[in-house]
Amino acid sequence: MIRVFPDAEALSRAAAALFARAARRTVRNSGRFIVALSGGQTPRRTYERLACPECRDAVPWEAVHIFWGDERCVPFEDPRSNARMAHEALLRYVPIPAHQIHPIRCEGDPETAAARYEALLRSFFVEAPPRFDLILLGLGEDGHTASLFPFHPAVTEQRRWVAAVPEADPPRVTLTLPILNQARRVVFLVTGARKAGILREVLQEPPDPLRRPAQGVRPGPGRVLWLVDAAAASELLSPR
Ligand SMILES: O=C(O)[C@H](O)[C@@H](O)[C@H](O)[C@H](O)COP(=O)(O)O
Repeated sequence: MIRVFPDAEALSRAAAALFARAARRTVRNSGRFIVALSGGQTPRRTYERLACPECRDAVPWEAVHIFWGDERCVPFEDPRSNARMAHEALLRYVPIPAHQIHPIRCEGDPETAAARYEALLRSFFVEAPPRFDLILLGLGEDGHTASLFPFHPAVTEQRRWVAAVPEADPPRVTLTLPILNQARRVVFLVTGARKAGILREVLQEPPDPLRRPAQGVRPGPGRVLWLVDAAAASELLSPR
């Protein structure tokens, strides 16, 4: 499912509204909403929209549990930190209990950090493998998503839920495809002309997850939604 928006602002508003609807519905049904946030810059505006004074009450924050799809192994104060970006754009403005925010702490060794985050997931989730209610993802120009990079062993990891990517600069920790594909719903947020080429490849070339890891995100029918702006969609071949 692909929805094209005129620009990034319209996309961010729709993404925030989708998050709020999903949160309300899920909390009504199960009493909590477990989400993994995307890093990178694209989701910032969506997070800011969720935090805006007239918007923040749309989400039952007291029942929301926040995880991340990946993290750069830098201190929280580092502008590259995904946890810092979410805190600045959203989390410091909403009444979510601090113990329900679970950043991936990996200032040191990514392998240790990956094992520690996996242990956290195992202690938090009743079912194995864990099923997030919603996972937000971005798309890199090389086809990566979360920190699953082309031709990296983490892409084909089937046993571990969290993997280390020590070769990245900075090193990273990422959820693996088996976990991403367990999610009840995955929403990709993609904006900008820079992503037009890779978006066409990911959506319209035959699946090759090792070459384009975003193509490995296939949780099942109707569970992946692509929110893209017109610039990113500009190379999509319209259905004949
Ligand atoms: O930690 C990260 O970098 C993200 O998880 C990564 O997968 C990101 O979503 C893409 O690289 C797109 O990044 P932009 O949104 O900044 O283009």
